[in-house]
Amino acid sequence: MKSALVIGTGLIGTSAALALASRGVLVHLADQDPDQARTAAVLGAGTEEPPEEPVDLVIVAAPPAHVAAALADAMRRGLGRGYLDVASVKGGPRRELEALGLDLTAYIGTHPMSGRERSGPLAATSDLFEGRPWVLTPARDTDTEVLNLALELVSHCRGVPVVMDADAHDRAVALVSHMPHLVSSLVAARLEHAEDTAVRLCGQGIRDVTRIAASDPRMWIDILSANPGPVADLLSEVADDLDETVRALRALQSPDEAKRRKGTDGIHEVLRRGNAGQVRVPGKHGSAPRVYETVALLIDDQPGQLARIFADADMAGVNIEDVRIEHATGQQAGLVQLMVEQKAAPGLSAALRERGWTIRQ
Ligand SMILES: NC(=O)c1ccc[n+]([C@@H]2O[C@H](COP(=O)([O-])OP(=O)(O)OC[C@H]3O[C@@H](n4cnc5c(N)ncnc54)[C@H](O)[C@@H]3O)[C@@H](O)[C@H]2O)c1
Ligand SMILES: O=C(O)C(=O)C[C@]1(C(=O)O)C=C[C@@H](O)C=C1
Repeated sequence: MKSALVIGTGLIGTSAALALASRGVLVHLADQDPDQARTAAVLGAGTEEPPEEPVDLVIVAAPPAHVAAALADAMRRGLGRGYLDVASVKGGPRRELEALGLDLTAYIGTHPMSGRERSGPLAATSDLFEGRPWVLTPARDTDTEVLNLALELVSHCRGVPVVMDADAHDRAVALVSHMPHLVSSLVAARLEHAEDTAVRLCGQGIRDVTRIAASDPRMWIDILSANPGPVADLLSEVADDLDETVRALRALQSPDEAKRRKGTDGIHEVLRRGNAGQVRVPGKHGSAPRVYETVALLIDDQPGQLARIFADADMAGVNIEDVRIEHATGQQAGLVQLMVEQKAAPGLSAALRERGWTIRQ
């Protein structure tokens, strides 16, 4: 990638621009608020000058409600070879673009699973995405070239690409991002009218639980409005757990010893389940990279090949953790390397071979 245009130079757009600029990519910066683009340029993220010719990749990093319109405008003006967005929800923006009747072969929806509770270019850092998952949601008709440009962006930002279906992504982030955000806000909300004498005692525990409650409500209204069903379902499960926890605590106040024992068991179960969930949270920034097995297959460079591979892997029940594509020079062929969990590799090779793919040993 030689050139890029970042539309929306806030926290995420400027962080990506800083990473690209530091790797020699010519980055053009645009924002509906020119002050934001100017600030990003001053920080060394690129130039405010508009591109004179189509850039390799247009990156839309505006709030979710503005993504489809910004992409549609950029596509109609032919500003790039490839287009992507980084919005925290993926199903809605794609459906909005489809409804506009645009050719989406040059578009891929993406989402870096990294951010901060602060907005704007001044909160940006070039290493924001290092070691963090960056979800790519190619569709059946996504051009291989565009997927490659997205992978190049993730690689320049030192993120870890994860390929997913857009709606599966939205259900997953409801669990690991959107519902936790609301729970954090609800915990922090208890402090709004609390006594100063209590608030003064805040230690690290509540700081950890409430950090993200400082985020911009306008952005989160956009995010939650685009994913309300899955978030409501999860929050309703949390509400049921809260009811049970309250019942267990009330039982602990009982003079009856048997009831108190039941209360202790109830609380123990809540804490045990918490431990069990917490150990499943993957190592964050800087954790050791996981070792994956590679399944390599040859493809001819036809539209839709990658989407079919992802669909076949999905049918085989295998999660693709990373993907790399090598093009054979001068030939309409390429080598796709799928990185998967070690134990899943033999089954995936067999399933893909059965579906007619040529597996390279
Ligand atoms: N904040 C996070 O933690 C995080 C993490 C991953 C992805 N995201 C996604 O990244 C996107 C940007 O989020 P952010 O945190 O950088 O927000 P931000 O508020 O820091 O920046 C958004 C920028 O977009 C600009 N903008 C708004 N509408 C625009 C339009 N129509 N055209 C051009 N520019 C426009 C704003 O002026 C602002 O500068 C959102 O879609 C968000 O869902 C956010
Ligand atoms: O670390 C934070 O501040 C974040 O909340 C980042 C976070 C997340 O929930 O993990 C928030 C929203 C984005 O869509 C992606 C990442």
